[in-house]
Amino acid sequence: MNAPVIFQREGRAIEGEASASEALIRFENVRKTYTTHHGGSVAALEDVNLAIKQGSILGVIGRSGAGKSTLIRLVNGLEKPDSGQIIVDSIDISRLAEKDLRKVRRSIGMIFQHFNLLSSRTVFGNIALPLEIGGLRKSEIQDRVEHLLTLVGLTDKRNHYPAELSGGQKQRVGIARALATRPKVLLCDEATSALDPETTASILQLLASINRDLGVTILLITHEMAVIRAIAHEIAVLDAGRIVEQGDAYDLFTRPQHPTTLRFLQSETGHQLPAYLAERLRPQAFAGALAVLRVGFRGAFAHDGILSHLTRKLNCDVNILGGAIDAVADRPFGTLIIGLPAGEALANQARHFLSERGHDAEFLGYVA
Ligand SMILES: Nc1ncnc2c1ncn2[C@@H]1O[C@H](COP(=O)(O)OP(=O)(O)OP(=O)(O)O)[C@@H](O)[C@H]1O
Repeated sequence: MNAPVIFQREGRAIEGEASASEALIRFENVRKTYTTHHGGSVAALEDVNLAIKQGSILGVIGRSGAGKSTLIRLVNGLEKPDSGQIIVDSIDISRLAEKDLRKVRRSIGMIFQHFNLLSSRTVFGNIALPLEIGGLRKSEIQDRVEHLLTLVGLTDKRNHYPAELSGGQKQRVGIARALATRPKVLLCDEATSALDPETTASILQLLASINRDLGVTILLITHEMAVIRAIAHEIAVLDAGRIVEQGDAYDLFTRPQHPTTLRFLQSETGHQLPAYLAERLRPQAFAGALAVLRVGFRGAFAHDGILSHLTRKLNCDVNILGGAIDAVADRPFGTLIIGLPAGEALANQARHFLSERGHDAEFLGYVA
């Protein structure tokens, strides 16, 4: 079998590069298998190496069954690895006895797709629960819960029961409860997957502000690229139990390497050819054909007039056939599909011109 290809990116790569003092969470050569009811075994994670910097937001994306839940459950010791280490805040979680794990879990908060609130307790009661278990004085519990209610914008719902709340409000309660013990890490297990896009955006904004203002390190797993794009500083792509690509979020979005990453990105960034174009694309030139290029722009491209430069340089019209402009972590990037009334030689000249200026350009074929 071929060795797995891990696309480790230049610049702020996360594996190995975050020094031991910077990394709050580290996976070292982690392998996890499950034994099935029939006595077989399923490899959920293989050879996972990952470092999550203190104060950062790492998004792990993968399809169903890729191993995301297993990865997150290893961080708070709900699962034990077969081999390898999971170091959280300098402690090897995988070696701890249950009694010591309970202590460590107080520094690790977690939120869930289906919120996991106690239906018999009010909003206040749900948020107070971990503090009651921790044996805090009543007055301190009161103060902390009040503060958390303000933080998540639910002061007017303190006496409501979960059944009386919307999905977004329930997740706000979940977030407040997870933060009650003042954790260093917040684990988010598909935390917005049950919410509509608008509510998702508001929950992600809340998570971003918790990271920024409280310095809480966030590990978020999801199957949705839009979630990752909204808040992740760094991304790891998980495929069949292995991390196939990881690195800085902007680099990964604008220069994806692995086919799995590309598939996740296709609908996100205008990378995919519009259907009407894809159907008509031909590999060979023909009379009246346009040579089609896909151009990836990074940075403040909107202002630099690159396409008019290209028109002047090649002395031909540049047709915009498709594409999208977007941003990751407030840095703009975009993909444009352009058509040039030219043969492959001129298309290659255009490619050269664009790549000299730091833009990725790929020749795709010809359309009428
Ligand atoms: N308790 C278990 N017993 C046996 N196999 C398991 C168990 N939990 C997970 N698996 C298997 O391990 C693999 C990884 O599962 P995991 O739940 O971590 O993936 P996931 O990416 O979170 O998937 P999803 O998005 O569907 O939740 C899958 O093949 C799954 O069937």
